[in-house]
Amino acid sequence: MRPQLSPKLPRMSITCSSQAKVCADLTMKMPQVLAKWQQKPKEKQKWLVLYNFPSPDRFSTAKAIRQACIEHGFFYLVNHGVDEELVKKVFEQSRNFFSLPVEDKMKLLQRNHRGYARLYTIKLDPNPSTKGDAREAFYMGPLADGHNQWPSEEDLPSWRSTVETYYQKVASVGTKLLSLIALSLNLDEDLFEKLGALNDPLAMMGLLHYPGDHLDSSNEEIHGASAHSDFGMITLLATDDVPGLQICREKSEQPQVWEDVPSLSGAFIVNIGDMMERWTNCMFRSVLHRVLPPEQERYSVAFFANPSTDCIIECLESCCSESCPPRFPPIKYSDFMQERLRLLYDL
Ligand SMILES: O=C(O)CCC(=O)C(=O)O
Ligand SMILES: [Fe+2]
Repeated sequence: MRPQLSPKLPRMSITCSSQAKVCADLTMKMPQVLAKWQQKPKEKQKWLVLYNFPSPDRFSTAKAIRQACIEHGFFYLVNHGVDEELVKKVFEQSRNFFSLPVEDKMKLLQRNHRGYARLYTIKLDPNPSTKGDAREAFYMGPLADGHNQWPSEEDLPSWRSTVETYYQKVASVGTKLLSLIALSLNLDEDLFEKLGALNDPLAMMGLLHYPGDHLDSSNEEIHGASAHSDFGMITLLATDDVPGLQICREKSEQPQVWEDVPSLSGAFIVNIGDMMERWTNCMFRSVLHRVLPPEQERYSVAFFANPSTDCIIECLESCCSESCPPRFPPIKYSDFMQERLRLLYDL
């Protein structure tokens, strides 16, 4: 039997104020970033910018995260501790990789979902009417499991070490964030360790390149990344400030309304994935998002903090009650993941 991917029950209504606010007491910590942010039109400031991370006041940070995850499923993380230089180097290395002759990239063609994915060969939207996504990608996973593929040191010196260091640093930010998410659910900070999600996590990272110059000869709708939700716990995304990312808060509403997610220099854009949505019984939202085909070339790096493959995802006790029963049956992450991966490549 196929795993059940979407809830059968109607969407639970969530009581919360409709507008998340940018944290009010914007201290001196990130003056330039925040000053720039405040120049944006008011409607673009409604997301949470988590600037005090990690913070001595974990409970107020957790409260802010809770509100953002309920209302938007997306927030920005600044002061995340991943060195700006390292982020710059990863983007440089990403550009170096995608600039290689296609024959060289093809030597690293995906095996086991690791390595190079050519333009149009993945489609994030399982809807049969959409075309493959206009982006190329390089995917890697856990550093020690032996499945990753790497360009040669000769072709791209220091490539592997830069990308691996970045993976490790972002993974550790993700783990810290998960303990705050656990707190935000009124549960123990080590909740996700206790649930086995972090025993052997299948965290994946994608270096993504949207060429920006593809020609649409057919009249088909083409996306850089077609509409999808991420299937893990949380995603930490770094972008190069070229716009294109959009979210749709209500996937079932027609016509769908898409809002831009403006870039915030130096910040990770964090979003909730399907596993977190299931754990929280849809209280935290795994929001539909997409990337428009950019007019100009665009690079991003997405870190998908996924649980261990044998982790069973089951509604958390603080997220259900007699009047609000679990909306999904328990599911093993590997079963869920296999089905979603099958749909990604089913062109
Ligand atoms: O490139 C981006 O901005 C978003 C990518 C994304 O959503 C994904 O790969 O899951
Ligand atoms: Fe995504």
